[in-house]
Amino acid sequence: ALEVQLTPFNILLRAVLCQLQEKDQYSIFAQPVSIKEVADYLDHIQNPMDFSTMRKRIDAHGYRSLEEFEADFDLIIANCMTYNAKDTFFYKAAQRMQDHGGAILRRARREAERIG
Ligand SMILES: CC(=O)c1c[nH]c2ccccc12
Repeated sequence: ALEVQLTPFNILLRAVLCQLQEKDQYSIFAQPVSIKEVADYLDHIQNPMDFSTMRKRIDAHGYRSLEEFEADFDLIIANCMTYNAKDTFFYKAAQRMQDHGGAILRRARREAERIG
């Protein structure tokens, strides 16, 4: 069933995820990297992560803190910078996402403190 209990914290995480995905204009981080398309991906990346996986964990109340949420966001960035060479479109997109995400998450931390 689609009932997702909307706690203030849950609403905050969904809003932050939306803000982060707005900065992913080519939806590079929206879905898991396709193992069909990228056969050697799991040889290099032990813990794949993407925004759709984070969304499922939010809806399952799987984040107990903003720090846990941030750890998955950082994983998305780190995986991309590990698998892709520095001069690639993907690596550069991860750098920009890291910059944008930093500002978005700083604001979210203050909001999380406010709602307690
Ligand atoms: C986020 C990421 O690394 C990728 C997202 N789509 C891809 C396609 C081929 C190789 C890497 C990727």
